[in-house]
Amino acid sequence: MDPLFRSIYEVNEIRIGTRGSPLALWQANWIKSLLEEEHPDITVSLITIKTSGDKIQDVPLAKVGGKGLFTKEIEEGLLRNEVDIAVHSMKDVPMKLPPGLGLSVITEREDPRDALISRDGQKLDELPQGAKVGTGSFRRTTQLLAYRPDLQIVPMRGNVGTRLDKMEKENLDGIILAAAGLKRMGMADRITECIPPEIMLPGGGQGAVGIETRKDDPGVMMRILPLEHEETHTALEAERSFLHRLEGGCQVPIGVYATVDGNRMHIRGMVGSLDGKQIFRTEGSGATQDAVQLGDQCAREILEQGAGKVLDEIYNR
Ligand SMILES: NCc1[nH]cc(CCC(=O)O)c1CC(=O)O
Repeated sequence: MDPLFRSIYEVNEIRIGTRGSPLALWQANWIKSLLEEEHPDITVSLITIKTSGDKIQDVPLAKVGGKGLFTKEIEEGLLRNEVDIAVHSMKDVPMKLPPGLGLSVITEREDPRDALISRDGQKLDELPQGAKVGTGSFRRTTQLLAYRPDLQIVPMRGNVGTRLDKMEKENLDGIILAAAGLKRMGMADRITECIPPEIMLPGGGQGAVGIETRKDDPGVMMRILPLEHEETHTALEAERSFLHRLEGGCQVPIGVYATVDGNRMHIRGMVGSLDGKQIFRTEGSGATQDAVQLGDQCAREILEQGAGKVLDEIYNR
């Protein structure tokens, strides 16, 4: 049977493509249970796919090029019809998708903030002078140093468990992780402080899970549609539009966070130098129907301030 252009009634099995990390599996299983609840008559299974981001573990992501590292192989599985949907952390999804694929559904956002886990329970303001904080993210480094120039940033990668181990072994005072991942994995009690967006703007899409499908597969799209969360989708349209203009993924010192209130929305953006000494900020409000234009307009505005020069220096290192 030709799998393409199936109707909803022809889709009785959904194969979910996912990474094998504990958080990715949690998210894929969460989508699986939501789909089973919506459609008790269909079979949903998980297919674990190793991405380049999972294979390259010890190199800082910024050095190997962040774009699509956690999504490429899963997208190839979609295009080869080996899986029916791909479940992603939206923060890791590049701005440009391969032809034939689309982000059909964005689910409701978890806490978008970054969280500090400190060894001795001290909040960001209470960490001792010169404290060592672990993070592999340029965005977090920039904003930490802009707020606390005395901190020593220690590069790190790996999943949540690995990072907690490193905090102990390398005697760090704290580490920064996405609150969403910790909350989803039942580790909210490890969070010392959720850092407010005024101090640390999250990465675009942080805390949201998205479902990518083949554009020629309307039957699958109809099956997953009940999982769509319109407000989150609108916020992410603006955030992704901001990043698209700045050509930024997860691995550059760019923060962006949009919120929706009825048919109005608000967006805040940040671009910084790696040492945190130069920081550019922008914000704007508009109608939700203009989400894409709003994100783009804020990006143009921040470029006019001079953010482009800082980004060029980082891209051309
Ligand atoms: N780049 C890794 C990544 N991608 C998504 C999350 C967390 C969950 C989320 O943002 O939805 C993480 C880990 C982290 O930032 O701590």
